[in-house]
Parts: sequence; C-alpha cells; structure tokens
Amino acid sequence: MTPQHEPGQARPFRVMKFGGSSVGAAERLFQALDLIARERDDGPVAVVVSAMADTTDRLIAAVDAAAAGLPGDPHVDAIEALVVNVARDLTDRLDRAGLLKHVPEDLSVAIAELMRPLRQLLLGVGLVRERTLQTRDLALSFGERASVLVVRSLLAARGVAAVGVDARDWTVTDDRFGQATPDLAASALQLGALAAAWSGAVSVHTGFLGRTRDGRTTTLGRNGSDYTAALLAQILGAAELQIWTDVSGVMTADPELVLEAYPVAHLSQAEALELGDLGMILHPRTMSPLIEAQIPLRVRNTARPDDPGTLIDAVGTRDERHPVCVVSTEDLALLDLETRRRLGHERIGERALRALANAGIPVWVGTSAPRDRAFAVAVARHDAARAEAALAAEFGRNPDGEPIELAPIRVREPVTLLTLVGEAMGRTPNVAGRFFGALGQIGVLVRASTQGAGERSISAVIDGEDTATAVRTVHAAFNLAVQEVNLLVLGKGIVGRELLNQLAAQQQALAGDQDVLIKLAGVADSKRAVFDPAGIALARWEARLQESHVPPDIPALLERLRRLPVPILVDCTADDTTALYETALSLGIHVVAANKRPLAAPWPIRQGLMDMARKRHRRWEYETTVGASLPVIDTLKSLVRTGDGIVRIEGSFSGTLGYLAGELSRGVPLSHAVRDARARGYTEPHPRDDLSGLDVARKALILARELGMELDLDAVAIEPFAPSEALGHDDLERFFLALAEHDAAFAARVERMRQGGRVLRYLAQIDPSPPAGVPAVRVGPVEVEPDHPAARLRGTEAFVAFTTDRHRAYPLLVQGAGAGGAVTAAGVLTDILKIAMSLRGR
Ligand SMILES: NC(=O)C1=CN([C@@H]2O[C@H](COP(=O)(O)OP(=O)(O)OC[C@H]3O[C@@H](n4cnc5c(N)ncnc54)[C@H](O)[C@@H]3O)[C@@H](O)[C@H]2O)C=CC1
Ligand SMILES: N[C@@H](CC=O)C(=O)O
Repeated sequence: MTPQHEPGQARPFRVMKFGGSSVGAAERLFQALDLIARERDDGPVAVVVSAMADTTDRLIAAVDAAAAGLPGDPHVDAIEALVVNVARDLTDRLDRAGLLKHVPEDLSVAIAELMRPLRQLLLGVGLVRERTLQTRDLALSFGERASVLVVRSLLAARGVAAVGVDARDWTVTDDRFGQATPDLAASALQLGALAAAWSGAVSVHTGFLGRTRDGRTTTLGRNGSDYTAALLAQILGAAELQIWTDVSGVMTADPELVLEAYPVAHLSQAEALELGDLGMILHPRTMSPLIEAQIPLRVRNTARPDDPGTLIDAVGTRDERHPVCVVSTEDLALLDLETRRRLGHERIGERALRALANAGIPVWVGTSAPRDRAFAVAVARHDAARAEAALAAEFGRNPDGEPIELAPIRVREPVTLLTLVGEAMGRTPNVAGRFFGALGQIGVLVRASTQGAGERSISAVIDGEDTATAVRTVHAAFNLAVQEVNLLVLGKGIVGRELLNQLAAQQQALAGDQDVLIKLAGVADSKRAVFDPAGIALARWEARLQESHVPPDIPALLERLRRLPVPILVDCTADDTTALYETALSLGIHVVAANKRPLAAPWPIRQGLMDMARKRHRRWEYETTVGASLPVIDTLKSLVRTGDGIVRIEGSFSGTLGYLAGELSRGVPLSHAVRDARARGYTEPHPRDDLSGLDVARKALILARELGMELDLDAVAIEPFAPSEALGHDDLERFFLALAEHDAAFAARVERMRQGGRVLRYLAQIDPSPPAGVPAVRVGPVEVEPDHPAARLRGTEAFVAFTTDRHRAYPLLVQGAGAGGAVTAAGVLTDILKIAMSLRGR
C-alpha cells in the first residue's frame, strides 16, 4: 500500500533522483539544491545523483588513453595530467557557476583528494595496457562519488543536514561488470545497517554504483542511477520516487521532431514498461522494484519545478480518450528472410531469433508472415552485418542438416521503428486503422508491423527518411483534437493578400466547426520572407514580413516547412516556380497553386512534377488556374475519371477579357478599361499576358493536358485580343500609353459588331480529335451571335462548356466569376481545405 499524505502532516519519505542534466550542468545544481531543501522542509528525503555533465565521458576517455599507451615511461606525467584534467574540469565548472564560494571548505582540494586513487588506477592501466570492464567500472565510480561530495557539501553549506553515501556500501551486486544486478535482500540488509547513522539528515547517494560481495566495484548499466534510486525507494519503503530531469515529464513525442509534443500527466506502470522497452523513461528492470512495492514515480523538470510532470502508477491515465506516446527508434536495419518451402517442424522465426540471441545481437522487433514463410527482424544498424552473417550461417542448413531454399536475405537500412504506446488504445476502436491510415495518407510505406500484447502498443517499421513526417503525422492523428496544416504562402499580391485576409477571418471557425487548424508558418514575396514554425499570427503577417530582413530563400524555407504537420506550399505568384515544386514535392510538401506557369511548363517537366506528386503521395491542387474558384478542373477530372469521352471543351476562360468586352461595348476606351481591370485585380500581374491571349492559352493547355493530350504551349494556336505591336512595353505606364493609341480602332470595331447584332468575345476551344489541318487547341477573339452562350456573359463572368459522350445534346456548363482576388483566394482556400479535410478524422 502506498502511504497516504494527510493534510497538515509532514509528507512521507521520498527519494529524489537527479540525473546528468540536473546535476550535470553546475548552473542547474542551484535549482536541484533548492528543490532538495524545499522537499526536505516537507518531510524526509533521500537523494540519488549521477555524475556531473561529461565527467563519465572524460573518465572513459582517460581509461582508454591510459590503456592505449601514453608518452613517457611509466607515463606518470601524462596520467597525472589526465586526472588533473578530470578534477579541474569539475571544479572549473563549479567555479564558473559561482558555487565554490558558497562552501566553507576548499572543494577543489577535496575533489583532488577524492581523485587520488584514480591516478594509481590509471597508472596501473597504463603499465599493463589493458582495460577490462572491471577497471572501467572502478574508474567510472569517481564521477558519481564526486557528485555526492559536491551536493553534500553544498547542502551542508546552506544549512541542510546531509550525509554523503557511497552506494557501493549498500548495493550488493553480482560480478557482471558494466551491467551488474543487485541482490535485493543483501542490499536491504546493508542499507538498514547504514541508515541508522543518518538520523534525519538528507542522505545523498551515488547512483549507478555497486560492489560485489568480495569488494570489487561494479556499475549497473544503462540508466543505472535510476535503478539505484528505485532500489533505495523499495528498500526504504518510500512513498514516491521523483526523477528530476530536463523535460517536464514523459512527452507525447520527441519534441525535436514534434513541436506540439506535450507532457503526459499520467502513465500506467504497464505503459512505462512498454516505453522502457523502447529506451524511454526507465529501463524495464528499474521499474520492477517500483511495481513490486507499488511506489508511484514522478518525472519532473528541474528547471520548471512547478510543472506537474508525469505520474507513473498502477492506475495510469485518468483521461479515457488520450493521449498516447509516439516513440521513434532510429538507425535500425530490417532483415527480411523468406523461404520458398516450409522448414520442417521448426519455424523460420524461432531459428532466426535463436541465431541472433546466440550471436548476442539484441532484436528490436521480429514479425512473421502466416505460417512463418517469411520473417522480418529489426536490429540496430551497427549490428546489421553481424546479424546477416549469423542468419546466413543458421539457414545454410535445416534442422536435419540439409540445404534449404532460403531466398537471399534482404537488408534495408536505415529504418525506424515507430511505436504508438497508450493504455487508452485498448479502449478505443480502430487504432490500427487510424495508425496505418495516417501513415498511408502521407505515403509512408510500412515495411513491417506488430501489435503488442494487451493492445497497449502498435509498431511499424518505416524507412528512416520518413521518420520526421511520420512521427508528426501519427502524433497529430492521435493526440491533437484538430487537424493542423501549415502553410508557406508565396506572393502577397492580389490573390496572396486576399487569401491571408480570408484565412484570418475564417481561422477560428475552421478550427471550431471543422476541426482544421490552418497555421501560417511562413510568407514570402519577391524581396523578403518571414518564417515561424510556431505560426505567424494572421493579424500580424504583413507587419512581420515588413520587419523581416530575411531574403526569400524558398528552398531553405521548404526544408523547415517539411518538419511541420501537413506542410503546404501555396503559390500565389506568377513566377516560374517549377523548381520549387520539385523541391517541395520531393520533401513531402503538398502544393496548392493559383499560378498557371508550372502547369504550362514543357510537357516532360509538368509530367515529371505530376509523377513526383503521385509517387510521394503529395497533392498538387490547382483549381483556380482555370476560372478562378469555378469548379472547372474538378468537373473535368470527374468526367475523365468516370470514363466519359470528351468530345469538345469550349468557353470564355478569361475574366479580364470578358470584362473588357463588356466595357468596350459600353463605350469605355480600351486603355481605360484595362487600367480599370487591373485596378480591380482581374488581370495578370502584367495585363499583356491577358491581352496577348497567353493567359487563356495557358488555361486551355492546362485543360487539354487533363485529357492526356501531350501538347506544349507552342502547339496552341493563339490570336491575340489586342494587336501584338500594342503590347511591347514592360513599364506599365508606357504600356497603357501605347495601348491608348489603339483605343479608337477598337471602339470602331466594337461599334461595327454592335450594328451587326454581334458581340466581341475571346473564346477557347479544345478538340481532342480535330479535323485535319485544325489545331487541337485554339484561342482567339470571336464575333458571336446573340444566341451564343458567351453573348450573355456579364462583367468578369467566364464559362466552360464540356461536350462529352454523356453530355452531348446539352453540354455541361460551368459558369460564374472568372477573375478577381476574392473569388480566386476563396478557391485557393478551398484547395487547402481539400487537403486538410481529406486527412481529418483519421
Ligand atoms: N487575379 C486573379 O483573378 C487570378 C490570378 N491567378 C493567378 O494568381 C497568381 C497571382 O496573381 P496576383 O495576385 O494577381 O499577382 P500579383 O502580381 O498581385 O502578386 C504576385 C506576388 O508574387 C510575389 N512574387 C513574385 N515572384 C515571387 C517569388 N519567386 N517568390 C515569392 N513571391 C514572389 C510578388 O512579390 C507579389 O507579391 C498569378 O499566377 C495569377 O495568374 C489565378 C486566378 C485568378
Ligand atoms: N487574368 C486572369 C485571372 C484568372 O486566371 C483572368 O482575367 O481570367
């Protein structure tokens, strides 16, 4: 039973363990000392400490250097230097943090004194040039012993009665040096005898260390200080073990990979064991004293002691829904074994695991195909070659000694073991579906998979390069209530600016009503960029961009964008951005574009991008490139997908040219109408692209290519709206002046048409099977009769008519505003939402 803490009573006995990160940096020591003093005021405590900072590494390096041989004979000076270095490094660190002046005695002398036997030890190693695990354990013990000396002295200096305890004096172990196992009963006996002398003082113990019955120093292996602390807690019947570290508890994912990762409030001991198997929190053997004695464990942050941290106990999460932890174990190799026939009575998996165990190779995960025809096993990458050799040796023969038909072993590396751990999973339906669905949505291939017993964990082996995206996506699918997408918006002109305004207005509603959180990670124009992985407040995007001095290095920004959940590049420029799309898609970033140029790029380039998007399972959405927000592309794709035969596509694709035709028929001079159209945001950045017919030609080409027509822009027959000689100037003012010279001729032409009962329109026609000598795609001005569907268009209205096998008598019409910032931006936002919604609710 866990002792309960009654209000008003002193809290029962607790063990506090401070790891490398907490006592490692001398600066943190102050905080650790505060915490010990604070807890001590509240009831009895014992403290376990690790070695400071890189002291352990320095000690290993010193032993290795001594064993490798040092200059001089018998290396006395060099050994002296090694020892002095280790000691000086420690005292310098304390001095820099201003800690030495708090201690009345001279700590540097005490540390040097403590290290004296290390000198003899290294001399011995140098003489025999031999470095055994036993020697190494003894050398390493100086790190923890120095920590105890420092912590005890500093506690005493602030008036906290403290006694330093060399845990070797009570931790009785076997003689597996480097990874010794304590004997609980013997250790309890020793500790009982020692504890009587502490009489209320804080006992400060070395973590990690033990001693054999015949007095040789041992270490307890990985997470050894945690093990010491758990044992101490068990033997002394502590009410709680606190592990103080540099994070505020067990995180839902590696915060280096997932910005939104957050500490889990509660974990069950069973979950902690699963996580421990994956190298997280405590090593499973460290958990067993706590489970046996039912001692709760709290993981806390030394730098943020008021954070609640994670409580690990028998109950686990009190939150039925969430969260679950996503653990990524990287740098593994996956070995695939396949037999073409059954291997007699013994299964391939059993033999493989035994062979690997005999070779001393730890296995991260092993999974079998039905009836064991195939077996895949993941091992650390550095063990891959040895594992392959061990398996090849094993399967060179069957149990009867006969050769067998084993296909060559396939080794895939690097791979990552991605594991979802959470008790709540067992109580939630379709966990596997959501897990694999989330991976599938982003095109991550699962090379092997397993589901743990008790439905507490599920794992997938994936390619190493997919790790970051996969962890973020799975984390978001299980732990975030809303589907987050992250945008990098290129261009803040008519369309880009309006898009950001619409986003600002809709962001909250989308999160609240649609469970989609659209975050602006970055925005760039042709001069500068601003990027913030935490998200740029939409009300502040313009100010943030103006304040920025960062040049628009878009590939570098894409590299940062890819690390965020559901990254989308939003192209609202009129630039040639094909190279950027290639980078984005290859990095796993979706693309949403109002820009037509990449779609109108030479066929192999456009097709290469399409293939890349398909291969990488990324989306490239571009509905607004024809008819702004009108559903032109979606309609055409649906017709093609459902097997309708397209007979012809025709229409008025340009909002600008439609608007100009209307203005001309009202008597507005051409140059005035173009100025006006530009000011209203209908034209391309340079109106020449509209008046030359190029913009409509691009749109027609985009549609033709949807039909699989392998055409380039030069195959489109273009007759310009205005004469080419009027369109030469880049400078807009000069352009308008030159255009004005044609105002009278245009007015006369329109008047002549009016008198003939016809109207001017700029039409496009796409004919998949044109008559001989007629171009398949053509765009140009047409004088239409009053009963032509285009004759009735008003303002910026565009229309597209699809004549198909199924819509032959009455063509399928899409009609509405074909240009303008507001409708186009809404179309871009719709494309963004298409991607977000398709991922939501996985
Ligand atoms: N205006 C409309 O009605 C419609 C426009 N579109 C397309 O939307 C795109 C944008 O049009 P507008 O907003 O009207 O153009 P705009 O000229 O007003 O804005 C273009 C923006 O792109 C930026 N830019 C240019 N090159 C860049 C680069 N390499 N990196 C970052 N930013 C860059 C410019 O600084 C500017 O902010 C064009 O491709 C256009 O064809 C599509 C449908 C309708
Ligand atoms: N300039 C274009 C804008 C939309 O693509 C047009 O007027 O149609």
